[in-house]
Amino acid sequence: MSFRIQPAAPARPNRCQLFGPGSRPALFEKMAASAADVINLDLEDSVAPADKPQARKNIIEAINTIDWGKKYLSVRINGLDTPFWYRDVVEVLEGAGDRIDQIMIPKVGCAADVYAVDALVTAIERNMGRTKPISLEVIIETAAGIAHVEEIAASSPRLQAMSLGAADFAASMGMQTTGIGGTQENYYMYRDGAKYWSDPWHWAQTAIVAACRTHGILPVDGPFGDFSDDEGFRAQARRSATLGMVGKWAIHPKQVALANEVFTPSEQAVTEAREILAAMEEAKAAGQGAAVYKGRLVDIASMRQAEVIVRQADIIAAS
Ligand SMILES: CC(C)(COP(=O)(O)OP(=O)(O)OC[C@H]1O[C@@H](n2cnc3c(N)ncnc32)[C@H](O)[C@@H]1OP(=O)(O)O)[C@@H](O)C(=O)NCCC(=O)NCCSC(=O)C[C@H](O)C(=O)O
Ligand SMILES: [Mg+2]
Repeated sequence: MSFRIQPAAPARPNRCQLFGPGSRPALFEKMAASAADVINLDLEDSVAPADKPQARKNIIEAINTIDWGKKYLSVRINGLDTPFWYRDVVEVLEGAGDRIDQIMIPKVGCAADVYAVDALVTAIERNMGRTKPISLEVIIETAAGIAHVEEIAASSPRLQAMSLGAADFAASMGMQTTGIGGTQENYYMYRDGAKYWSDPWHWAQTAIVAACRTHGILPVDGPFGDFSDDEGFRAQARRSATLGMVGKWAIHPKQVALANEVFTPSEQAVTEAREILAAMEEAKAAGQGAAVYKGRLVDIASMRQAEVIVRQADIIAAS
């Protein structure tokens, strides 16, 4: 037990991050009209190298002209191993005015990667006289990223969120699959003639959640590639939510409602959580540290569990 109090993650809804390529401006109005909490305008892997300069222009124009409502507006830059990233940061931040909220950095491998972007962002902010600080989100999607996940989570006060990028992660780890998230056909236990599928993403997700929770950052599950498979998406998202992640990417608009459904605590869960808190207040008033709720033990730790659900519901209700 540490004497340090675990910092709270930013109090903003992050149930769904909808992605769209910067090279497909026809999608931007539709993204703005969606029910996603976060919009990720992409300059990285969904944009061909020759299209990057035009994609930057498209994104700047869209940020300045479209009504994004209350959406958290993020731009994914190119990785630090490319010649594109610094122009992404400079052009977008100098051109996009105050409406942009966040820069997302892909393929982060160590704390110094975040430091480099932070330094550039800071210089631009000062030069522009910008008063609203830009936040950062990183994607953990390489072997180095997961190996250094804790130092990355601690790397910058600008850091608000961290996502798992299943596709690049699988590639970097040398995983024998082309599936993006979800059940992998060959990852199973075998007993008495039956296969039992397991979850190859589980350990990376828990490492990300632990690093994020230690440093007050939002842990987010990344893409689920098969957008025809609603139940597969739901199953992946429910596992992520159960592990402590707050949301998931949508790479197609039909995934937005699914993510919102899973990462919004159900009415029943919120009612139960409030009842547990009430039962414990009664117990405390009677000088007891434990109580029975619906035939099961609840104690002070149950209050903390219940508070997680109530806080999530309150953040969503306030948004
Ligand atoms: C996946 C897509 C290429 C599919 O596009 P499309 O063929 O146009 O889809 P549909 O015809 O089914 O579209 C139906 C309607 O929805 C609109 N649409 C499509 N995509 C979006 C979107 N992203 N946001 C809003 N609206 C969208 C279409 O215009 C249709 O509208 P209408 O005609 O009015 O009915 C495409 O969805 C797409 O490009 N998705 C995003 C891809 C992307 O950004 N990828 C990067 C993130 S994932 C990644 O990088 C991997 C990660 O880093 C890792 O390593 O794991
Ligand atoms: Mg990736």
